[in-house]
Amino acid sequence: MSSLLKKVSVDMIEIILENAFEWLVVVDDKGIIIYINDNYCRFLEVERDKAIGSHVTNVIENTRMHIVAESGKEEVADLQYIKGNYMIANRIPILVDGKVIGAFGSVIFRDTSEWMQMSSHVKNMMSKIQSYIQDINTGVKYSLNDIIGESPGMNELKDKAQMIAPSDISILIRGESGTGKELFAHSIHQLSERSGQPFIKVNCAAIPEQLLESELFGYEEGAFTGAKKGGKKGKFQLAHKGTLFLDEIGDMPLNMQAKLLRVLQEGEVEAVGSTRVQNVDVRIIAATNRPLEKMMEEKRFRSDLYYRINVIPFQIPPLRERKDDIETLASFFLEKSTKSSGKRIKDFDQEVLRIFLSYSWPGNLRELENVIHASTYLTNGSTISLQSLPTYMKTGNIYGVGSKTLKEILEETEKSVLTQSLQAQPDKRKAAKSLGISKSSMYEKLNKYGLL
Ligand SMILES: Nc1ncnc2c1ncn2[C@@H]1O[C@H](COP(=O)(O)OP(=O)(O)OP(=O)(O)O)[C@@H](O)[C@H]1O
Repeated sequence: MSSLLKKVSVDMIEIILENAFEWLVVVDDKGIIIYINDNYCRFLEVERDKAIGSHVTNVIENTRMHIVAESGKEEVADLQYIKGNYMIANRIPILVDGKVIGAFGSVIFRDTSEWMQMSSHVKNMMSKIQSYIQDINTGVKYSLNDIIGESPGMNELKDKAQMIAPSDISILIRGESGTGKELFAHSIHQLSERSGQPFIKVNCAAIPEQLLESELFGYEEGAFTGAKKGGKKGKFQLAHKGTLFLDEIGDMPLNMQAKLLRVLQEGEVEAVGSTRVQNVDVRIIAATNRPLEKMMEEKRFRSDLYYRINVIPFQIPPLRERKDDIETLASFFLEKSTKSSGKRIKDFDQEVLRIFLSYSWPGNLRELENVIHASTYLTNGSTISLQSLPTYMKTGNIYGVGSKTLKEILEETEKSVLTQSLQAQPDKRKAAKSLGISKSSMYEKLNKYGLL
């Protein structure tokens, strides 16, 4: 070590020490300062000439440098309170021939907030990098484990996904909006031999018709006004050896359907403005909630494309047809939402679960997730109650035929209306007036339902 330093002049060492990011101090075995850098002196508001030669305890608040110079035991990342700030200090003994001859200390982060900032900055960067690495590598975000639901229909679909994943067969996933079509597409890719290769999604409904071709097949430099320098790869080229997920394929314009079919049949793509063909090896998973059969009759969807992509049909049932899953899904979304909102809500009131079971869920799981998420923000208690549900869910037909007598339904409705009215207007006289009933009738009903 010393032989190495011989090549470095004293002037250079001084420049390094004076410009180091850390604040530095060196003491001898008695705790007398023999070196301290100028930045540290400025912070401590001491003159360097006076500091050098003084005992370290007279210059630096709460220091333990003299203790380390005596004990020979290093102290790393210790919190030290100096001039109104907690700082992070390292104290290292200096040993020569096994004997402690002093110690040197450094303050790395001048206050804990600087350290916290740097630490959270690093953590933040790491999590971003991780998600980019995942996206760049495969683009896959979900696996079968993320698909919640143990109803017979869902278990059957999960088994089917496992069976068909290893092959290269095209799959057409059908189901209403929000049923989890994309989740299954990711999972099938993740279970396939192509899982290490890209998973590329194209939303056929979201891309304007005139851009869809270049989006799918790419373009050459100068192919059209506004084309990027160097051209651009298409989704097919990006998905080479992997999976291309054609979401909302029922919304693809007819002329594009013809071009897509040609690529699928020939395994070759031609970028816009190019005369060169490129081979592509891509597995297709398509999804739609459109009635393709009816669209074929109306000549809005090509039947040859339909038969090419619909090799294995995969139909996800709407939420109202898998009621067995609703409670599990609701708990899952509640946990997810409480985690992100920081609220401590543990459960749902029974009447809320009853509404969940009888509601028709036109928006399926996406709607269930959104309703629960909004409810967690509207709830102050420890359970999600009726009040936090959107009105449209409470006013619909929530009673299955035959489950209750008309009298029971009317009474439940009356009780719920009275409870809500009193919450909005605690003055019973005014509440009675707004409901169009007399004060005595109001009291009679409140008494009947135990609301007094
Ligand atoms: N079985 C499930 N378990 C957990 N979350 C689910 C499940 N199914 C769907 N979701 C969630 O519901 C939302 C909608 O799912 P997804 O986007 O896969 O539906 P989709 O059928 O592709 O909808 P769209 O047709 O509108 O594109 C997502 O937030 C997804 O995470």
